[in-house]
Amino acid sequence: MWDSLSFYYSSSGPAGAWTPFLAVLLNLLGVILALALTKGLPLLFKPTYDLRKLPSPPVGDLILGHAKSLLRPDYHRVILDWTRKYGSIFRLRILTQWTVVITDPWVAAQVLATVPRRTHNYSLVDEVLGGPGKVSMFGTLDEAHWRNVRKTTAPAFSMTNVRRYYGGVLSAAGELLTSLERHLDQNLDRDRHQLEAYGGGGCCWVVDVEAPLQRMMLRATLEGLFEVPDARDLPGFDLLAPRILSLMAEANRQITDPIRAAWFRSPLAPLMSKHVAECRRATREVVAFHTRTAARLLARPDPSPDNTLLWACLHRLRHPTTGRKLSPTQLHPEVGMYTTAGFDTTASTVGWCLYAASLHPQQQERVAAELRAAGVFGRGAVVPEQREEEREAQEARGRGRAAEPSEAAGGGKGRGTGGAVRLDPRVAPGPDELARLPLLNAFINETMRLYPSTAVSAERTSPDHPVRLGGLTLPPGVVLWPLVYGLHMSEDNWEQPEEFRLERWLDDPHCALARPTGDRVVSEQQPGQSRQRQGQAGRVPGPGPAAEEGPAPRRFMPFGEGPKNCVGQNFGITVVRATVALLLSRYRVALHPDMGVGPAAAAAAAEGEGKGSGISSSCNGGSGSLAARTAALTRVAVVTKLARLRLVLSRREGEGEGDEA
Ligand code: HEM
Repeated sequence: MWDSLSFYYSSSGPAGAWTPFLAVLLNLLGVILALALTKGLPLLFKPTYDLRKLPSPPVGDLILGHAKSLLRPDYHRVILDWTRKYGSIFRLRILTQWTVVITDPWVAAQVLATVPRRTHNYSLVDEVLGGPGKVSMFGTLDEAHWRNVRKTTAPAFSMTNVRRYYGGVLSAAGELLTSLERHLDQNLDRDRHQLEAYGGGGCCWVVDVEAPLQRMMLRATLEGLFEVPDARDLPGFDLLAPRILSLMAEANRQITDPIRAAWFRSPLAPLMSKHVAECRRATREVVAFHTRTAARLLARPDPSPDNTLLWACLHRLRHPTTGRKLSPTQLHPEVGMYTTAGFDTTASTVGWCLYAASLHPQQQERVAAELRAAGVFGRGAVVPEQREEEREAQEARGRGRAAEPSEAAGGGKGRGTGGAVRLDPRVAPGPDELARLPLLNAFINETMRLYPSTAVSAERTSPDHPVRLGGLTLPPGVVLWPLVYGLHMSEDNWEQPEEFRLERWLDDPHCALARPTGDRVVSEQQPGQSRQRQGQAGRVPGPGPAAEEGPAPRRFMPFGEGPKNCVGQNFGITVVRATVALLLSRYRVALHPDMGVGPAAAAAAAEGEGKGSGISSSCNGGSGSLAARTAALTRVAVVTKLARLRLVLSRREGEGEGDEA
């Protein structure tokens, strides 16, 4: 046998000198054929269960599948358009991965209550931010890891604890106010020509508000949640938010581009790409910051058992298998995840609130009137930072360092220079008072419905066995995507969803809950079939009594739903309420013409509000529509935000001014 083998691999074989090459080639072909048979055939004959029964938009590209249509910054609008055409459950193919998009609140609630496994996208984000293998409870695919951290840290977000964290929020808000007021000093008289268009009185000024907001929220998270005395003193604090945001942007690109993700991880990438090298440096800096924070928390004395503040919960976190206390290096992914989750979502939500306030000046005035009437952030709430500044200077002299103000990303430290203000916690409204303001909360809810900062979050992967869903049996390994944006904007769930209407929340306190309508509708429309004909579409049985007896399904879920919903929502919504109330009580906000959604669009929107006519509801909404212009400004990502937010602020004369007495 050996002889015949060597014959076919030697130049004395049937093809002469080519024999060995041909033999190798034939072997290779054999391997490829074997692989095709073992891997490909099962794929072809894999049971698809009821997947094929779901409608699907036309595939944009043979290889990319529907991903091709989603390669745009506002892809949530494309999916919304499909929802309108193909119903509340339909399927997409992203490369080779089947994804089921769900905008039916009952089925979405069923998925989030019963399917725990997140997709790899979550761990990808964690690893870009924290380094290879460094995943937090957010990104882990290990349920024991998730359960351990969630169970230990969830008590940290009780309302009792949020009241404790609130002092840190007010300190950070004082710096935001200082930085905005400084813009007034610098920009006074600039852009005065805009006054008439914006209907403001007195002086107004232009401000790029995202960076100061992000900085404020980062401080609120570190000083509030982790009880760090003054985050501005931490080495690397000034660059932390920009570094995290640039890494998040990279992670977002990798989510849509697997080749980029693979390349990013290769050892050659930082040598050949300046961008990758910068990302690696940013990751090192961010990790070093979080590790120092973790070390600071762990260095504190053992907390008493009744202490459930976040630092204490993290302090008592143990390794899920060894049961040992964690080192700072082991704890940094969780600290980093809480830091990032805490500031980016809240900053973008406040940004969207200011955007909505600019588009809907009448509603903005209603909220401002409510705040004025309730005396929220009124007289005495804002005080000069003078005495504190002096005290800090003394302390700094004591520590032998100069208390010099440093201009930081997003507006400067605001200490040691004139005009710095702070909020007096004795006079500022507390979390409970803010929660009781109907118009403020209706305004925030309506903004989070129309512009959720987690528009595309909450993806899950179906388990290793087939899953029953909405009366259908789906194969294992399918991505189940309860799309928050679709739930919030579907005409099946909301009347005139594109309209900004506070009354939804004022008239009906339960309006976020889905109204049960019997069987769930799964459209079996063919492409191009209109929504109006959906009534004749195939009805499939609903999720069944078990699911309907479960947690109340919501058509409003900015904080997700089920066991993996937002653990920090009490803190998040409190921070958002406090910041929106502070800003709208003191300033009248409008969009700068650079935003491309100027007074004309705002006026059209206001007119729409008046007439109840609404804004165009098609995917792009027509070239001039507000929806289209908003979509053009939107960057859909792990945290969905505006590409930029440039505002014109004018003081509410006599409404907040003069408090700094
Ligand atoms: C307005 C602000 C916020 C919004 C809109 C928001 C939204 C969300 C959503 C939708 C999820 C669920 C994702 C999923 O289903 O996979 C989530 C998860 C999470 N959020 Fe938030 N969030 C906000 C603020 C915060 C804050 C302030 C913190 C804490 C500091 C936080 C910490 C977390 C964590 C740790 C998770 C993962 C929970 C788990 O895996 O069990 N979030 N958030």
